[in-house]
Amino acid sequence: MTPLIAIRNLYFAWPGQPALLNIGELTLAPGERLFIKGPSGSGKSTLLGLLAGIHAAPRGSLHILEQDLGALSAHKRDRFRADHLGYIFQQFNLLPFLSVVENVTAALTFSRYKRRRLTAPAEQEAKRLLAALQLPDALWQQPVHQLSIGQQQRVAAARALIGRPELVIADEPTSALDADSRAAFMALLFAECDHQGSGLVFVSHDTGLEPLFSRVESLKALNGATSC
Ligand SMILES: Nc1ncnc2c1ncn2[C@@H]1O[C@H](COP(=O)(O)OP(=O)(O)OP(=O)(O)O)[C@@H](O)[C@H]1O
Repeated sequence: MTPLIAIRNLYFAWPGQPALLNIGELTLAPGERLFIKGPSGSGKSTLLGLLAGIHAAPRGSLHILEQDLGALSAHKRDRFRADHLGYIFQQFNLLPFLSVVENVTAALTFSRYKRRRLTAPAEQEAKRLLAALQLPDALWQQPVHQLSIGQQQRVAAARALIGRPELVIADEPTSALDADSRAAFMALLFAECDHQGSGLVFVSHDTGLEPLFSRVESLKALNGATSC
């Protein structure tokens, strides 16, 4: 089976800084969910940025769906990300004055591939996701800045999921939530990833979330375990 993610001997350092990532091997199967843990500053967000093609590694290989990201220009990596990934940012990065539905459908603007994968009109699919993530329909046309943090987080998840990306990346998306909201959000996110067949790479400091994942990797253990 074609792996969703295949990393081999991946090395990365920020300019003027010592090696940050040196990952011998990491693979993820389609639809699989992975929790990545590691102390602050260990490079978790940097690794997510490499997976998303936001930056490129000078050595080693990183394939997503058999595409070697190292072989793509920055522009082509942007296209690849728009087509195949959904990203839930820690601060959500929503467009504050657009409505909830417009924020979700905005993820389709730069991807004909995602638009083609829709099985319903874009707005209808956005509403299906928002309902699945239990965002009350009275909020769907509201500007997103009027929503609570927990509600904004659901909008950010719906935006990441629309168009059925093969990979969803989440960078500490639950850090602003209380324990009950966190558990509810995780259950909804998992259910929707399963429904769509999206794999999930989830980074968090919150070790309480670890038992929810069948696969947990410590960045510290991954780092330095270079394979031949
Ligand atoms: N754009 C950048 N330019 C230069 N250095 C950076 C940049 N982004 C991150 N770094 C450095 O890389 C190191 C790892 O940062 P990163 O954000 O990947 O860690 P992290 O494990 O996600 O941390 P945290 O859990 O605190 O979010 C830090 O020393 C940071 O200063």
